Amino acid sequence: MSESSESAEYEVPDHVGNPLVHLVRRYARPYGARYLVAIVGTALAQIPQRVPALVVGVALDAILLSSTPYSLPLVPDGWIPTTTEGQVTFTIGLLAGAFALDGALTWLSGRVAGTARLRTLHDIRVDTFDALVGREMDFFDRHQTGDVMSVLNNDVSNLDGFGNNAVQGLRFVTQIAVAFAFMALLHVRLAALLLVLPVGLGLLGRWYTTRVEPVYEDVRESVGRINARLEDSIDGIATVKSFAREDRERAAVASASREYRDRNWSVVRLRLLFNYSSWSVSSYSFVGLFAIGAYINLEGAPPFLGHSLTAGTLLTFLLYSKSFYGPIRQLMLDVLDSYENALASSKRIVAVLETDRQANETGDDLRVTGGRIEYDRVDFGYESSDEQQLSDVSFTAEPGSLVGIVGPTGAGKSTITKLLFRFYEADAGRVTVDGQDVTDVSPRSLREHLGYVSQDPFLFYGTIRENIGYGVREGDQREPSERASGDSGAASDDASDADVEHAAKLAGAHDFVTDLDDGYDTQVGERGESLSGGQRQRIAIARALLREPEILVLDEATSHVDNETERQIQESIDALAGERTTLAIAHRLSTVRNADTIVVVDDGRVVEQGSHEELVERDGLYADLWRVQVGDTDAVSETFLQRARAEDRPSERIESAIDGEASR
Ligand SMILES: Nc1ncnc2c1ncn2[C@@H]1O[C@H](COP(=O)(O)OP(=O)(O)OP(=O)(O)O)[C@@H](O)[C@H]1O
Repeated sequence: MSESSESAEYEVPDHVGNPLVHLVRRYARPYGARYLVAIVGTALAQIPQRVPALVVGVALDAILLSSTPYSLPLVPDGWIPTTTEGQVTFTIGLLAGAFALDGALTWLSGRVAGTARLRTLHDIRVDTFDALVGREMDFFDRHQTGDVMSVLNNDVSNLDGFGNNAVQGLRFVTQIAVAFAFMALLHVRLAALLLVLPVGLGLLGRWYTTRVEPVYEDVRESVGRINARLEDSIDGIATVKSFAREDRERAAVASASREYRDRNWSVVRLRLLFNYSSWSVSSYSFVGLFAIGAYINLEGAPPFLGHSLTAGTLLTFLLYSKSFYGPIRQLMLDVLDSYENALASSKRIVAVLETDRQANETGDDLRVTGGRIEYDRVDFGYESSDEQQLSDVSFTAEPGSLVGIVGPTGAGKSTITKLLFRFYEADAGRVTVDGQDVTDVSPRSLREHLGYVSQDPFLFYGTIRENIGYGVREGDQREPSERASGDSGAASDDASDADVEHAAKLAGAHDFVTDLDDGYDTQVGERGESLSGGQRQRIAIARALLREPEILVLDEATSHVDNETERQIQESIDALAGERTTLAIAHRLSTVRNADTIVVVDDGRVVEQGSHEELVERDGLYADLWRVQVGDTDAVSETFLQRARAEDRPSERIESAIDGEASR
């Protein structure tokens, strides 16, 4: 995958504007009431939080220094006791009451904000997954799994981090506002003088964010790359080990990790610089405030600062300044930092959410009457490839017939079947099922009628029963009540045990499954590694048969099985073929020898078609392929041999044909 295609893929559409705001609007709105309670609760909690510093200052002046009468802003003097004991009790009551109220409001808003945040993220994660699986196959051709996974994991987690910090940020903003209001009540001019500092810190913060934003985007990109790298190495672990290339993988992971480290280091350096400068501003301003306050207290205020300052008020100012500068710095550092990080992540999430996805539901429902498949002058080229993979492909599979598709490696056989599933759409020509163009029907209804077994079948982590049951059509799923009282405790969520076993028998899987200790409840590894290739293939065939598709596509479904199993599967397929149209891609020509029609594909074109006998008689490419497979290498044509010589790695049999030709 090229760098440019990767970044282009995560581009935010123009109409979106700020992607983070877009996500908040779309996903936080349903929980608006909760967020409102959280915001109001957090804001209100700041009032009792600021009370202790104010009360302590007043009590210091009035009770301990006896320098001024006990008087609190906004509290009528009539409420304040006149005796010293009464004032001490009043002070204790105010402090305890303020802490209790603060605790209750903070707990309430934290709880409400927490549930709202988690629900919002859950919705984003599920929708992003939904959008990802709905993407065209092209998207998955261009992206590595690890990179795609990092959108779901890291990017959504970054939003979570920001959600957390946003609540903190709100707390900081109200904390600063309330501290200011209280300071203004005590000494408005000194409070105004202190405003210079948040403005300075704000400018510093702005500088920081403009610097750090592009670096965060780089970091996000390298997270995607490192995930893709790790996924690749672990996924291909058997290949890594069999080639003893652990060192190469280590080097590749180390290189991706180094890139991540270096880019992250740029963030750390910027953070440190900002942290240190903002810390200096706030710390030295604390010293400055003490100096100014002490001067006013001792010498009296200069005219521009208005009235003087008591020791208690200076103490209150110093305590507030701590709850004032600290949050400003943290607001700039943590909140803006996580904002920048979340902004970079939200770009990728929104790009996934907002770009066109294949609409599974739109289009007519496919109505299968017999299962006649027709390819009519189909041209096709993959988006990521400069070449055309199929040219003028035409053939017909009559209802209930078995059509074999054969041809050299890379000829375009699998590509032909992918167009039937509408994984990709033809550039020209039509693929129809019972006269309906596959591009006119909804992909979901199309695929409901198709069964597919790939060359390398994927088994999901779970039991054999679950893996076979996965094939059930959506409308045929058992009712939840049936599942709860399921015939066996480990029954598949999707299909009845009887259906699973029936499909397994048809696929020739039942015998080996019942020989396993846990039978149908045997767990298969993440990629079904605990089973042999042939066993996996038979489970995949059972899965495809379970949905009783009207059309079955077998992409070299018998490539991993031994002759005896192939014969068994062959019998099932032959038996089933009368009921359903089957397209079978085969390298082993014996598999499709009995097919009604064999379509021979070469370099993206249909070069021959007919029955086995007709094609052998015709003495073209199929006849040569057949001769090579049955070991009749002497009879292989000169054209075929010339072509095989030009290939990089002809098969052993073709080599022997070439050798035979040399000695002739
Ligand atoms: N997703 C893709 N993107 C780009 N090119 C592709 C893609 N899939 C296949 N191709 C190319 O299309 C051509 C046909 O591939 P296809 O898999 O259809 O061949 P095949 O006949 O099924 O081969 P084989 O017998 O080896 O499975 C090949 O040149 C292949 O490299």
